[in-house]
Amino acid sequence: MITFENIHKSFGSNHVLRGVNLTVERGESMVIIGGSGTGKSVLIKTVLGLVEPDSGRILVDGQDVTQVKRDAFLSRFGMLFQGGALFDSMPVWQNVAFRLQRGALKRPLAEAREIAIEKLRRVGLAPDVADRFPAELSGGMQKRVSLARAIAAEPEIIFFDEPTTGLDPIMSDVINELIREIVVEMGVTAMTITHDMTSVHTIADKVAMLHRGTIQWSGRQTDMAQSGDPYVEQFVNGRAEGPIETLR
Ligand SMILES: Nc1ncnc2c1ncn2[C@@H]1O[C@H](COP(=O)(O)OP(=O)(O)OP(=O)(O)O)[C@@H](O)[C@H]1O
Repeated sequence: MITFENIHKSFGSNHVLRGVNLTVERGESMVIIGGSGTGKSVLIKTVLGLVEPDSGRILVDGQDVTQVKRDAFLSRFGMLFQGGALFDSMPVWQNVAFRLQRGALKRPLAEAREIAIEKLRRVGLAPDVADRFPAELSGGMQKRVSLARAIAAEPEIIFFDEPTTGLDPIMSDVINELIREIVVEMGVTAMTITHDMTSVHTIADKVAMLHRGTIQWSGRQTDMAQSGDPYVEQFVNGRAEGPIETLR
């Protein structure tokens, strides 16, 4: 379980998070929606210790994230970064097995490669992809590789940061379905950031909308259409008119 307790974060005069309170239950898939620049990525980074909140607490299974042993703590997480973030100089299998080749999760080389090939298969990629380089693959294949990397070390918690950005609608759907299958199959706790409403519908058990630095609305995905919240309605329907200010 991940609990955010009254998280505040400013960058200079930019007060991004203004008292975020949110709980993500164990085994639950939580999707965070909200306009560009509302602090969705910053929120996820606070859990991993990549951004330090100015005030408030984050608990993972009741443990304050500032009090943990970093290496062991981080080994519990998988992460699919925005844009994939694969290392171009490494063959695909080494990208997938990146965390199995160093630190707390280090495995013998042959075993790391075997796990990488198994995870590539899980995301629908044939073993021959293992020895190719990321630049030789299509955007959809690169996303699959990033997904294989996120699950390679059998994490308990996975963060997906805009998993469908840059993909066509059909490939987006394939990736969304794959994420949902994997989340259910592995029983992981998942937090996903997205602008893509089809991702919300496929991936989310629960949805939280971040607006002006706080959680504007949160609830079951199935209740979102009847939220009665004008901000959620505007976002869901993609309307320019409504309470959310847009730059035109
Ligand atoms: N390290 C940093 N230093 C200064 N400002 C930052 C830093 N990280 C984030 N910000 C600012 O915090 C705000 C929120 O950024 P964040 O990336 O979390 O937005 P987001 O909601 O994920 O947006 P998007 O959907 O566009 O990715 C932005 O105004 C951004 O410029």
